[in-house]
Amino acid sequence: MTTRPPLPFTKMHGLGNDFVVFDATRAPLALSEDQLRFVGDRRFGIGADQILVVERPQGPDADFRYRIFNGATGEEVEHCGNGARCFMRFVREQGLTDRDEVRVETMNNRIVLRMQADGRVTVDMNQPILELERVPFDPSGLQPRLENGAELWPLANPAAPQEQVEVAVVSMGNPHAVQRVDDVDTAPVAQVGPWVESHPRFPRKVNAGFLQVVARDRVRLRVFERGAGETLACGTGACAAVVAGIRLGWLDARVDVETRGGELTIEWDGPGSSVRMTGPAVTVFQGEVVLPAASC
Ligand SMILES: N[C@@H](CCC[C@H](N)C(=O)O)C(=O)O
Repeated sequence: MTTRPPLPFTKMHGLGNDFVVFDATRAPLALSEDQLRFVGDRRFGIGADQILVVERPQGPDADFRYRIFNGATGEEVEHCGNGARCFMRFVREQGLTDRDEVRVETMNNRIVLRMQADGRVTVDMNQPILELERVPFDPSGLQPRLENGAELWPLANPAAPQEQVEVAVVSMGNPHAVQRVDDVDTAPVAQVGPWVESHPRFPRKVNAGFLQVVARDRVRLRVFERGAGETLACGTGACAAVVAGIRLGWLDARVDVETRGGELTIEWDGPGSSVRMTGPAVTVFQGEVVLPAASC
């Protein structure tokens, strides 16, 4: 029988959106989807909404590369806002850098992270992507309703077409569909989230956001995440919701976002500018895990 060596990991969270983080800067780490799902499993594994793998960069203009996998499915995804802040705390606590500003390659972009004096992390999340084919979203045959010149798209539940919602469509590198609700506490997140997530008009699925506007500078948000279900907070979801709310004329350029796990600040000066996200990142514990053998 072969014994596999234990693998060190760090458990972290950003507003209760939790992560297992592996350091692959010293030795390469290739985990199978089964192994990633095991790590993400809250009963049979460690438990995490997402798994983050920190690597050396591939190109010259970055300090690191980081990869993100949804814990429930093991699928690799493009972006994770809360994960980015945890990544910043991780590389500093592990002694991988002492810089206050770090440039990071993600699957489809490059982001810049800054450690603030108060311990929070600000992430330059790049410009939102609003071209529908790049989200990707298929609007063929649909008639959007315009508010403040921005589109709200009707979306019907394929299994019960009389059930309809209206969504703003935004990509932060990963896809988001944001709907406005009167009260996030009573919003049908568990019922509507799953069919929006898998709606055929989103060929790569979508994160489903439920946005309550409290004031022009304050919102409440819940997100049913693609490949994870509802999480206590979603950083890219917060960015997408604020971008949507600004475009639709509901919000100002700086907005505090209340999630079930805590608060984030999102800033966006409009088309052509980057979205900035500021919030906490927490290390919970460190440990070692023996992974099940990768199936061939
Ligand atoms: N929790 C994240 C988003 C993680 C990825 C998402 N589930 C997806 O599939 O796009 C965040 O804080 O942004």
